Amino acid sequence: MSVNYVGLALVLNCGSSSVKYQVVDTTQDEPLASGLIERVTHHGDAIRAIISQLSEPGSGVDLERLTVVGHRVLHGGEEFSGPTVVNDSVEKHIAMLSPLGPLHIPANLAGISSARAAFPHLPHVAVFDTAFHATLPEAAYTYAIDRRVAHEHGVRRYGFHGTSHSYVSRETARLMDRPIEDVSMIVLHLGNGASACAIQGGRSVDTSMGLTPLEGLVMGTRSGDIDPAVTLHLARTAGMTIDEVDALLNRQSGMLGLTGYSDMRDVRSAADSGSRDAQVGLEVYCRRIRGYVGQYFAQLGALDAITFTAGVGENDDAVRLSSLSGLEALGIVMDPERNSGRKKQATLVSADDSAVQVWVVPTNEEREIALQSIAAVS
Ligand SMILES: Nc1ncnc2c1ncn2[C@@H]1O[C@H](COP(=O)(O)OP(=O)(O)O)[C@@H](O)[C@H]1O
Ligand SMILES: CC(=O)OP(=O)(O)O
Ligand SMILES: [Mg+2]
Repeated sequence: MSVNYVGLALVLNCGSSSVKYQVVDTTQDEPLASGLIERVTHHGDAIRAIISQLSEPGSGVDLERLTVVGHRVLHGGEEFSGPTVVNDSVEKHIAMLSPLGPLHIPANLAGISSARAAFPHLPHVAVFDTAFHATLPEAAYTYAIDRRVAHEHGVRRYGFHGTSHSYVSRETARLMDRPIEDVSMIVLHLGNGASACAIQGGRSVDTSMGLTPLEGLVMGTRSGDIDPAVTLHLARTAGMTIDEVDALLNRQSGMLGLTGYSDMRDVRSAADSGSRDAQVGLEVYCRRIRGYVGQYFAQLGALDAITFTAGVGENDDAVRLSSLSGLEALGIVMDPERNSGRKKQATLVSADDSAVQVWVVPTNEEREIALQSIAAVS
């Protein structure tokens, strides 16, 4: 996406319990305003609070100058594969995708409708987490289940965190001073949710999240990959309902289930104080990442870069080091000194003799949503 478009965007990232926002002027590197409202119960209230904050004199923002409102939307299904200007019919289509994102989509929609009510004269653009993965080859998005059932119910891999993978991959190529068309890389987005993405020439060719953001890496509260028969076993032998299994895998698993903590800072300090559960939890977490790196290296056939991003990827040096340990035979050699510490800025963390460059690049989903929203209405 070109950054040549000029405009002023309010970006809303409405999660299940939080609203993140930024006001982005594309001519400036830093947002004019940004913030996070946590423990949100009514998204309408949160958005009205944000607007009244931004309306205060001295907020640094002139709301009259806004050109667009950009919204993060979790799932675009097969319907939406690019940034989409919202109207009533688009809202309805997004609502129909709610079963694929019961935590995220109702929140996304509440944000869209309150913001449309507050700014009825502005265009609103939905930017989908799934859109960047519209380029997945058929063999990468197809699950090996009965074709008719899959087709009838839209069962396929979609992939998520697309705005992050898109932004971070472009930044990595720029930092390497190479045209993105020539670069093969793996982006590891390790936040609360976590996903890996194999990117060839700027296009997503494989990713670890699937029909929903449950598959793949170990996350804060989500299991990632398990034998699908675990769900059947729990239903049949433990008598758990579908909703109970859903809550178990989405909210009570991952690092929380393994260690009692979903936040990596807490897991880390528990491990440092000798908790065996926390130590094993970290091994499970890093081993899964290492496995995806090997798998995507094999699928790509060549690898120029690996990039860590998001809360854990940017801040936890031990996770970075341990995830890529033992991969020297693949040409992946970390430099422990470069890697050490939290990274607020893009940093090369591999050794000079590493065939594969390893980077930490802070993600900026809100800026990417702003750029895509402005481009969509320009
Ligand atoms: N200093 C740190 N060390 C280790 N992990 C951290 C640190 N700071 C943040 N994190 C991790 O980052 C996670 C949040 O990542 P983030 O990308 O903000 O996620 P999300 O956007 O999904 O809320 C937290 O749950 C925490 O585990
Ligand atoms: C898609 C997804 O998992 O999003 P988040 O990391 O914000 O939970
Ligand atoms: Mg996130």
